[in-house]
Amino acid sequence: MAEQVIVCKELTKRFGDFYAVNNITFEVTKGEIFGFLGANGAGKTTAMRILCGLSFPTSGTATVAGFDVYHQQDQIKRNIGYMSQKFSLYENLTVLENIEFYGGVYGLSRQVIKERSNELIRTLGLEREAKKLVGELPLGWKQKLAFSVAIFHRPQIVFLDEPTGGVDPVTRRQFWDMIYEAAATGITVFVTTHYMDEAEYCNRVTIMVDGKIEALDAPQALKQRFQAENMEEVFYQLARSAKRSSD
Ligand SMILES: Nc1ncnc2c1ncn2[C@@H]1O[C@H](COP(=O)(O)OP(=O)(O)OP(=O)(O)O)[C@@H](O)[C@H]1O
Repeated sequence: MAEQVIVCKELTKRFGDFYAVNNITFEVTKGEIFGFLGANGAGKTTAMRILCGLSFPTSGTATVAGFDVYHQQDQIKRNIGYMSQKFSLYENLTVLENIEFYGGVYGLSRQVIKERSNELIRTLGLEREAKKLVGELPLGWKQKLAFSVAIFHRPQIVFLDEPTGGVDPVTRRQFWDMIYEAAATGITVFVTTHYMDEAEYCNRVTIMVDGKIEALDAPQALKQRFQAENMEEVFYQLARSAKRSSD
């Protein structure tokens, strides 16, 4: 049977009497690319913070890489990678320094850091930029580097929070090639995005509306069920009834 690396049952997060995440249940399989979609305010970030061991749920259960979100937050953090549009690399450190810094944070030995950083710089074709400040790189390159750094310690799962915001479709496509490569090595990818072309690239997609999961399936199956030509239409059909918005 396929190994489930995220198991979430009736997970709920309440702020006062407001249900930011309302009773969500799902499982993610090892090596899967799992898209986590929803309009602004749907509860994606809140749920993701719980799964990353950064916040406690109000009720329900969840395990990530086999560790419990209530009692094993430290173990969760050691077994995952995380990348967001907002927090990723240090702009005033060089490419190499960033890689070395994160390798150290994740407890890799100097020898391993050295070997893997040389390999990474070669794979990314960043030999000439290795000693440049990250702040000088184009956004698309920063994102690719941030992703590589997030999986540098070979985590079981990588969480990507709107990783490709602000770049063009071609650069996004290149970024997704890297996601596929990581997934092929067995890393599970949990990704939030606002781009519906990216939703099509996921193995399965869940769509949250006002704290609840309204749909969860492969993009093709969702398109069939909603008689939609693309994920944009599926998303629109589900999200148009949302009461929350991004105000
Ligand atoms: N600490 C908090 N206290 C009170 N309400 C909160 C808190 N954190 C989030 N919320 C509310 O919970 C809801 C869900 O927010 P969340 O950030 O999880 O949504 P999201 O789906 O990630 O949206 P976005 O795409 O805009 O990031 C929002 O209405 C938000 O205002």
